[in-house]
Amino acid sequence: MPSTLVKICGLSTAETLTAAVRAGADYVGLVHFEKSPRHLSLTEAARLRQLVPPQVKVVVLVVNPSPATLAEALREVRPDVVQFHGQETPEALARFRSDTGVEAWRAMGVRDAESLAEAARFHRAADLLLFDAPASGLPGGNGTRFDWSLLGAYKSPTPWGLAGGLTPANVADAIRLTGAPLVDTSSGVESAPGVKDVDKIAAFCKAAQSA
Ligand SMILES: O=C(O)c1ccccc1NCC(=O)[C@H](O)[C@H](O)COP(=O)(O)O
Repeated sequence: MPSTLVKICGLSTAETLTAAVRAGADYVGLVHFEKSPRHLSLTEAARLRQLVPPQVKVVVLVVNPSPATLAEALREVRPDVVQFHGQETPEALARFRSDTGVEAWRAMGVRDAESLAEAARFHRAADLLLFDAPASGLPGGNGTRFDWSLLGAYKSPTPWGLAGGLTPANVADAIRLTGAPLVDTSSGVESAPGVKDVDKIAAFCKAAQSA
């Protein structure tokens, strides 16, 4: 079975970004959302982007961005993926992909089995569905998990990933229970909101890669 892909999200310093790359992360996430403790201006995100080698993909996170912000993010940061965390519609995502050729991921808050049925609306519009806990304080990055057993028998024509409250201690169980092809963490590798911990990043990658 191929090993689970790993995304470390909400990186905001050169040291922690480099630690994620060194630990073998497949994706690194840069948050552009002013209310977040992990927010980066597009200039800061562009600077960090230059430290990422080609085998690691750069994901920029946005929440209901204006067309001008989205265009600027693509121009400045040149991400491989844009992860949408707001109320973006399937039509908007499909248009984004065909206009730009950049991958579009859609985060979906999972409350119950209905949430997975709702996600089906994005099957032809998104490159990947990221199942996360429902939004609480922030649209994402709250460190809370949902009932993973909802994904136990999940089959999807669209690639998908698991996020929400994943830590070095629980990620292996999460992978075993859900069969997630990709796992994503932010709060679980921090020492305080927005402060990434290089040892936790290494431990998370190791636990996910050996699950
Ligand atoms: O991290 C943020 O502050 C954030 C702000 C606005 C939208 C999304 C945000 N983060 C998303 C993620 O970091 C992850 O994709 C995911 O939600 C996992 O977060 P966590 O539960 O903290 O591991």
